[in-house]
Amino acid sequence: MATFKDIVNYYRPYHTIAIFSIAAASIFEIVELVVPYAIGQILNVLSRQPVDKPVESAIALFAQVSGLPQNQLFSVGVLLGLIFVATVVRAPIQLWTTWWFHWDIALRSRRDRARTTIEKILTLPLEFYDENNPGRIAGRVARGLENHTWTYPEIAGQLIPKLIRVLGIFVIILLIEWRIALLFLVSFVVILGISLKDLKQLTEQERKLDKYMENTQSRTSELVTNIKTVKAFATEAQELKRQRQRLNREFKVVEYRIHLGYIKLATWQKTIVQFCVFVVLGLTLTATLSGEISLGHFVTTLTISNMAYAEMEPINNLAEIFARRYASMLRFHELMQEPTGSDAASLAVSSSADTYSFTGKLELVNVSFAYEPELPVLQDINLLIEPNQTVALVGRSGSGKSTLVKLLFRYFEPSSGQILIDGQDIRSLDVANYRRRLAIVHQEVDVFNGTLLDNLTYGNRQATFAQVQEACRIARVDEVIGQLSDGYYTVVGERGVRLSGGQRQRLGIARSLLVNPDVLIFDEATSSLDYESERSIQLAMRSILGTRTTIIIAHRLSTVREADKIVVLDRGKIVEVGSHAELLRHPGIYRRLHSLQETGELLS
Ligand SMILES: Nc1ncnc2c1ncn2[C@@H]1O[C@H](COP(=O)(O)OP(=O)(O)OP(=O)(O)O)[C@@H](O)[C@H]1O
Repeated sequence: MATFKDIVNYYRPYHTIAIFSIAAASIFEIVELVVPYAIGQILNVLSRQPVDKPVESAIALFAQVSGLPQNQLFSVGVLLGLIFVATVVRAPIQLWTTWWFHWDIALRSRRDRARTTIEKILTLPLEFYDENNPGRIAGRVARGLENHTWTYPEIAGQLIPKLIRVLGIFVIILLIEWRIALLFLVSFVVILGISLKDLKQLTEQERKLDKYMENTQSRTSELVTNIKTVKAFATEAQELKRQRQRLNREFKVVEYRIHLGYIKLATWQKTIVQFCVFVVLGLTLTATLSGEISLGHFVTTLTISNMAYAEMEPINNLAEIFARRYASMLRFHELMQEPTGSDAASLAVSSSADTYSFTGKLELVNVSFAYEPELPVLQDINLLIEPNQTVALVGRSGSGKSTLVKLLFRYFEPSSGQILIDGQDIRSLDVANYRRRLAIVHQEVDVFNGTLLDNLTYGNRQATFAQVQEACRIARVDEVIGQLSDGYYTVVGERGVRLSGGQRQRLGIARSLLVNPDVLIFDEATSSLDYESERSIQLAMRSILGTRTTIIIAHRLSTVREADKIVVLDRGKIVEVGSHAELLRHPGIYRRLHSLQETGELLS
């Protein structure tokens, strides 16, 4: 659970400079108060009333140093000089010692935290991405970073210095007339007390709103990702209705709970403030008329107490803005506190000396696994895969084929049993270096925005052009390249040429070959590729088989036939193992699946 402390810690690395700039900003706020005070004193000089003792001593000192006569003109000149320093000289110094640093801290923290956010995104466990869609995550990160960035200069550069200024004003009034100071103190405590109480309640509503907004955003992002399905099922109107309901729910909270709450709060505050201003005017006038305070002090007290009450509005606005952002800032920290996945690879770039090299012998010993403890997905799997062997994993949908591959990649760890590569438990190996010796061609091959060449060398930027050409030849990507106007430099992905499913798969194969893996895993596409593409992929596969350990999650019998070993999984257990011919010889799941496919039905 994230707290206020996490928000403060966001800026922690810059705390020394933060203390300096906040202190400077506060001092300047106090220095500004010199102006109404000096004007009050000028008024006393002009009306020939006595000035305050410290002012009188300062004027006498200046007269002595300069050798000028200490008359009315000289006294006004000294006070004017004071005003000059407190305004004209102060302005540029204030900017460079405060605002520069407030934004500097905000922007530096943003850069640092954006980097830690990316680190977090790269190391969160895969399950997190199964449960949270990209829109939700991106929205939470963007709102969190943005709100932290804007909040810092407002709090450090405005809210805190303004509160200190109000304190300074209180001290000055106290020195002039304690009764007015008392009224001032009581009114501020009352106003701030009410504000804090109400803001606390409003923050709760903001939290609710932030959650609602995240849900809406998440659904919008899903609509973008799944737009083909939405269009195909013609559910646009339904989706629109659903989103409209969500937006209305958000509106109700924001309008009738939050906005109304803030307006009620402001109404209270403004009325109290105006009442207090009026009472201060009455009290100061009475004190002046009875001769208790001078004309100069009357002007000073009235001006600075008006200044203080005028600060109430920005102070409240800032507190309100903070309250509005508070929830999304906390939600950002909740994301940052998500535990890193046990499958997370090190983010340090390893040198080539760290790389492993395996023969590709894999052994699964009594491996069991469950996503949810009560629902076993793999049970007691024992399997030996010799170097350069081709093993096909076959079984109904949900039988655990992909899960087995996830365990091989160490995305998850077996609940019991061991997976060994060349006799070493994969848990004892550095996860990133181990994974670099494996490669997988997914059913849906991801294409990054960039040139085809960038995509091909994604796993191995050091690959030479000759190696790229060779991999493309084996994976039959050269046929694709021949059809593209810019060849290897054709831009593909989001802003480029769209590749077909078959072309993507071949790109995926070439990309995997370029890392020269010891174990290649191929998740055959179930989608009905056209005959040409399917044939190309099969030819590509055929030229790879036997060159390294290959595991195929097979959906087509044609590929399965070529495998040295076929492993049939059923409900998380290995039920049959053998070659195509062996398995066909006796009745079992494989023979049944085979006959189903022969009659035109899919294998899985
Ligand atoms: N992240 C997950 N969390 C919880 N359960 C999961 C998760 N992924 C898969 N499962 C469950 O594990 C079981 C095995 O799924 P798996 O994807 O390994 O099967 P599969 O044989 O590869 O299926 P298919 O051929 O359809 O891809 C299924 O019951 C599935 O619902």
